[in-house]
Amino acid sequence: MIRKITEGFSPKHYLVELILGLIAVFGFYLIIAWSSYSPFDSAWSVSGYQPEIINKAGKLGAWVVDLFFTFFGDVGHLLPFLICITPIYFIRTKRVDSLTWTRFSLRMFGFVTFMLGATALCALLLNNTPYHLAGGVLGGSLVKHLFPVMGKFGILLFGVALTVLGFVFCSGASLIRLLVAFYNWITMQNERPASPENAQPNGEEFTASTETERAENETAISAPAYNDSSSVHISGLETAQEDKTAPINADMLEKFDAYDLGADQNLPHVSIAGDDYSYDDEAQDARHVAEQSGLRPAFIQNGASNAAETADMFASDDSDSVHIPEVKLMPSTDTRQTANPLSAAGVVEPVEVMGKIDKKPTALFERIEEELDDDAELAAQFAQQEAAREQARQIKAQEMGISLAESPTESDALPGLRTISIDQAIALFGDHKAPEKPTTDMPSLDLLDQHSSQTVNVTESELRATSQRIEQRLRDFNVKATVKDVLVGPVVTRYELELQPGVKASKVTSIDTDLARALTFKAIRVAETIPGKPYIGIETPNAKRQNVYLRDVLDSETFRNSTALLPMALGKDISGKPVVIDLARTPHLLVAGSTGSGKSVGINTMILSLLYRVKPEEVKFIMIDPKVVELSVYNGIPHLLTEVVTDMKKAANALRWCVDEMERRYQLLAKLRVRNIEGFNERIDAYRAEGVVIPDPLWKPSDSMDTTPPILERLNYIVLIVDEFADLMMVAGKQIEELIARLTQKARAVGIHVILATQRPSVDVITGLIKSNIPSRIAFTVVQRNDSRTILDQNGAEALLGRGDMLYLANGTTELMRVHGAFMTDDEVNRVADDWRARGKPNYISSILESSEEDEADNEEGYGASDGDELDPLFDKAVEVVSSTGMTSTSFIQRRLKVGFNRAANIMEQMEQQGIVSEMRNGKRELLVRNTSSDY
Ligand SMILES: Nc1ncnc2c1ncn2[C@@H]1O[C@H](COP(=O)(O)OP(=O)(O)OP(=O)(O)O)[C@@H](O)[C@H]1O
Repeated sequence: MIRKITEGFSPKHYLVELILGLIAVFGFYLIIAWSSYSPFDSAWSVSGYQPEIINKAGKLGAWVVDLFFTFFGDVGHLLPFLICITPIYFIRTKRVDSLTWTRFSLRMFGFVTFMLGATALCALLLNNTPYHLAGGVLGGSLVKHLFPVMGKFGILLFGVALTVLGFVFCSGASLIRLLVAFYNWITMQNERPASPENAQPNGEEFTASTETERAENETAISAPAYNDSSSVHISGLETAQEDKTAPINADMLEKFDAYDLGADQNLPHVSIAGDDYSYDDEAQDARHVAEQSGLRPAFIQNGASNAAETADMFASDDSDSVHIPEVKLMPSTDTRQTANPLSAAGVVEPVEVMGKIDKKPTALFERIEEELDDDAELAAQFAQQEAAREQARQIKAQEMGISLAESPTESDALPGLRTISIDQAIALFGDHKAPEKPTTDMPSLDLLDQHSSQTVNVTESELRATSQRIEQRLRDFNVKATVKDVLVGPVVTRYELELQPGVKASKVTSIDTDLARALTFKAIRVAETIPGKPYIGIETPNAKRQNVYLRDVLDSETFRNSTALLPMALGKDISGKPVVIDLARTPHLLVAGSTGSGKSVGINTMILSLLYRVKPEEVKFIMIDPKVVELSVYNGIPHLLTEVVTDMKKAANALRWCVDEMERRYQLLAKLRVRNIEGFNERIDAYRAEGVVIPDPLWKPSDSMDTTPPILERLNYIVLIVDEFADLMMVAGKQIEELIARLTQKARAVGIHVILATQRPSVDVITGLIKSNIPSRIAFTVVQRNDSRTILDQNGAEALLGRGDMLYLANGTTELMRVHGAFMTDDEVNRVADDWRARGKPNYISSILESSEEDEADNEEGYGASDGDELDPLFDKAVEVVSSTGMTSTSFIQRRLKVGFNRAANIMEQMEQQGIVSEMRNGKRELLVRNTSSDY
């Protein structure tokens, strides 16, 4: 975990930087003194005869430099430079943050060792005169004392060893790494063509090309120059704190205060307990269950402080016993949880489960015996609590108008227990009673859980090491590339590499699995292009992924300031920026991914973001959910045109209704001579502004009991969501495909948008026809490359990490955007749906789910389903109609022959089999013969 932001603003940080700055200035002063040094000046070891000081730095400068030369001889020349440069290096590389007393002492020790070795070597190897000791007093004394013992050769070896060791300790550089870097530099240098471009230092080359982008959102950290990677720019390390959208809550402030800079300098690896469930799903589940029941283990509330308790738990003390931390189960402080009937009634007393297990068995038994003695007391307490609970239930039941006594049928199977109806059970123990009518215009973000921000658990040196490993492994595969930028995101880190001229990006893509194995990553994804940069990207999973929460995304500037008509938040991109798309422009979306990859959570994210921005008068939903449990939570919200459809036969009717509605809307547009829904609504508004209204021009007296036509109103948008449309395809294959094709081809202009999701990314479900009409697609993780190609027409989804990790292909582009989907719990979805339910009731249109009269007639006649080889009795007539008019659409036949859609579609299929019309291409069929009716 990196705490750079908080450290960066601490007083200690400023103080250390100030001191280092002063030292650097002093070093600069000494450089001036060194450059104008004259042996004729009076100083520490000499007294000059001339009164005037020659040295530009005055008497002090002359004195200090002389001191250096006297004590350290020729090595003294280095000191002014070291004193000036070292602090600058520490400030620039932000190493101040990791400077502790231990590190400082270690480095000073290294420095002293280095000086000892270097002065000894100088004294031994360079010329000494009576007026000038090449190793100064220090080196001279060392050689003088050691010479009788070790001889010249011994001192030489000893001096070299001290110098090298001292350098390593002092600089913190790894000797082996330096050698490897040197080797790499030599080999790369040789293979690099001597172009003027390459002659430039890497850092400059990169800075020039991407300066503007980086200025916008990256915090570049200049690196120590140890190899080519020195020009690597790392950004995103401070994402968590930088994220202005991340809410700050009391918990965070507490942690911020409690954070001890001194103790935590070494980039602590402690994460906030319960924040990250990626590696602790069980704990998450346990917490969830506890929260559900209104009880919350104390350790969840205590967060990080519990780490210490946990450590204590496993450490045995003097008394040779293991302390189990006291765990209290207490009612949640979360006000929402008090909706629980028991806690609402105040019945749940804090139950303490405490224990101290002695390692010695006898002690344990003694404790058990003692506790058994207390049994009677416990039983009494339990009975008391039961009575209190029962009372609470009665109160609750009374409040909700349920009579528990009305249905006290004692269960035969479980004597002593009563059977109550499912509604009563839900009402009695349901988490949420119907909320009161909200006063705000739109749902509040407080309905969504707030989460403290998480931090990136990776250090700069780890990133540099991985960069080097990537370069090295690529070189093993004969790919010469240099890491230029590193972008640390919430879930993955992207290493952006510059390929040597002539190396194809596809070469890296083709070895991605081998590379992942060689680098020991679960999977890596190669982005062959990075918009705006001449690099390729290698995306590796972070050791610890952060969760992207829906509330954070909806609370972001991007979402709040979005001018989209139908804004849908997806999650955050690779650098942690919120991603919001406009369904009105998308205009239809295909979502696919293997089971458990996060599709349903993704669909819920889209629906919730719409529910946070659009009113029922503006947007209506039709939801089709073969899985029954995924979308039924939205039943009863005022945005629904019909209850969530779970029966696939009715779902086909709903699709047909959408097509009819589309046609009706087109006719309306034509009557008003406008081209799209925006134009239509503007026109209606303009009429209203003029104080006039117009009657519905499509109304027929037979349409309703009214004698006058209804007033033409603004059209609302309709979003059709199908979660698992493979099931729909199974019921009525071709016809569904055709209906979807028609909708996706034309419905955009009349404000009908389709979101199709499936967990079967195979070509028989995501057919060419469907794909060609839905250019915007989202792929969650899939099992194999083929599936990825089926969804996106390119590889990549097979290398995703699951749990909401997705690739988004926007309409009209070929570039994939990696997005980490936002997450929300079922409870959150329930709360938002409840909120809307409390605001108003839906006006269900019953005809949406009904089959048309013709269809029913067809079904009765037996034409609903495919009739095998037998031609439809109306087949000849249909051929005549088609060949004489040249019109080959199913709805045309439906209208002309006055048959239901199913039957018309069957006839069309029969005509295709007979070679009269072509198969459907891009939603159209071609007429293959003309005026052939007589043949049939
Ligand atoms: N954005 C996310 N962040 C974190 N975890 C997620 C995210 N999305 C999904 N998950 C995790 O993955 C699990 C499966 O998600 P989900 O039910 O949406 O998958 P699915 O693709 O719809 O599966 P299925 O097709 O079987 O219904 C969730 O229970 C959740 O734990």
